[in-house]
Amino acid sequence: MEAVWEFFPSKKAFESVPYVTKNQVEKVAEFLKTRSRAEILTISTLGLTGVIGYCWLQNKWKYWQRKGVSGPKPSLADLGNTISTFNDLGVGLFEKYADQDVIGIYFFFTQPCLIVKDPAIWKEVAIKGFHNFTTRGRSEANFAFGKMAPDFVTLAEGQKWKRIRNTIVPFFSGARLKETCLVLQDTYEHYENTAVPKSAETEVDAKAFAAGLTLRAILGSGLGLSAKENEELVEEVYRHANILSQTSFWGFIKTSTVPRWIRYKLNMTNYPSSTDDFFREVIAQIMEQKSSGRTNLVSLMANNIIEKSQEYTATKGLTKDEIIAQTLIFKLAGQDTTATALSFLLFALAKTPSVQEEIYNQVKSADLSYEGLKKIKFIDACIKEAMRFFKFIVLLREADQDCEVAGVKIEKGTLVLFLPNLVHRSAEFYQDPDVFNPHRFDGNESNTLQDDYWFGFGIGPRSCPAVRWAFVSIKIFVANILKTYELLPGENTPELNEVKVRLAGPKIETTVPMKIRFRKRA
Ligand code: HEM
Repeated sequence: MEAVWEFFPSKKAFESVPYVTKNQVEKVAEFLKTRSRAEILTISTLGLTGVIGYCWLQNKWKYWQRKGVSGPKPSLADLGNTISTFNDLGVGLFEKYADQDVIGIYFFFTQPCLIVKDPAIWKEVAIKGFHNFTTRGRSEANFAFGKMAPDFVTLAEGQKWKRIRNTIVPFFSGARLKETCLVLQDTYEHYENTAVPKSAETEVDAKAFAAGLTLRAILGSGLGLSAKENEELVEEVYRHANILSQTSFWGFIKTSTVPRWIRYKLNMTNYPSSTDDFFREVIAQIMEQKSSGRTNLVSLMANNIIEKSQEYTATKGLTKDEIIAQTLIFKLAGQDTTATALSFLLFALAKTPSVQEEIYNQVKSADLSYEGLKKIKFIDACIKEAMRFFKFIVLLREADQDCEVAGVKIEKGTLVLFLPNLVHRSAEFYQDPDVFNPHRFDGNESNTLQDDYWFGFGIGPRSCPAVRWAFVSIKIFVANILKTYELLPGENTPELNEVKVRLAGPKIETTVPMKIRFRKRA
């Protein structure tokens, strides 16, 4: 029994630890009595490490308190404040800290993150202050995807980021989009045949419908794969592409806690290696074909291949690994976002017949080519309004050096977060913010990256490079659907204001399904 107390200053001191009862002390003593010296040493070391870790964590979690910035209490279960903040995209925080300009939270356990509310401050950070905030963050969470993550344009930095971005941006230019429209039109026609129910009574989940359509659109315009021509391959790509977004929470935690160099050395990914192999092979085959066939992002990139040794010196072009990475980014950054925006719009249209009729009147005898669609500005306004009304955008930057944001001095490595939903649904910036009214964007329909109070695609040098592709594809799909069908709500379709968004891993989900029906026009 005495050996037990060698490791504590005194039995009395142990008993005086708050919440420890005498009975518990006796139990611990009894347990330790039966252990060897080596075992007791191990247990004590673990205990001591736990205490030091606890003190370290508590000190880290005092960062905002030391700066006089209030915020919610972090916890291990919440990964700091990560899960609770992203679950409702800050809605709860905005209510609780309504009278504050900034809120201090901890991202991915301990990384300090300052939430700013003022859109003007966000502009300062993302545009004028770009030299201080060149990335969206360098936390391990960003790199959990696998060893190709540093090649993603979304995560690349400095000269390498500029080169990748400069190389892919022309793909989203007007000239390219003209050709892309043909691919998108084909994609829609094929999808309509298989996915639109024959009966007007059948209810369809708007998100599932939009997800299938946008995935095929991305495969068509990104990889040049057409379901019409090669259904089997497209189905296989479709299956693997879905696997990419099915990261489990624990899989993600596991990968982000193993040191990065070990993961990358062993080529550990948070999706199956068979999917990794599959994409490498398919993309390599498409690269071989280069410019033959339909215009697509992979062949455009394949015409600009550079050697690995030029990675940090070239101003244009991509290495083979970077091409594979950008192809996956097209799916990862583009599919769920486009599907979400499209599904919100389809749902909103099913609930607002007057807006639907207005679009129908403009598309019923219109030319739906790239040029023709350009003239139908009302659909742009509807897309903007759907993206304003339903909140799902998160904008993040990491400080490259010590600086000041909203009067708060922050250190290098601190994150700054802006949740546009606060502005998008605020009466301060939008009249009747809870009403779905696309006409509020009349005359300002095409202003997507420089609007003062609309942030659907971000702003500044890191804003979405594919905004025009997203608009054109949603426009083509909506125009085609409404030309042929009337959209109707289902029996239990919720009201517009009842639909809330939550982030489920990399996927955007709604709290209630948005059921819609398609009735063929006479
Ligand atoms: C409606 C559909 C889409 C929405 C709402 C959307 C939204 C966004 C947002 C909010 C950002 C962050 C901007 C910022 O941090 O300031 C972003 C970045 C990005 N998006 Fe999109 N996006 C969409 C479609 C696409 C598509 C189809 C692609 C295909 C390539 C894409 C590729 C990217 C990339 C690569 C970035 C990072 C750019 C960089 O870091 O330089 N997005 N997007």
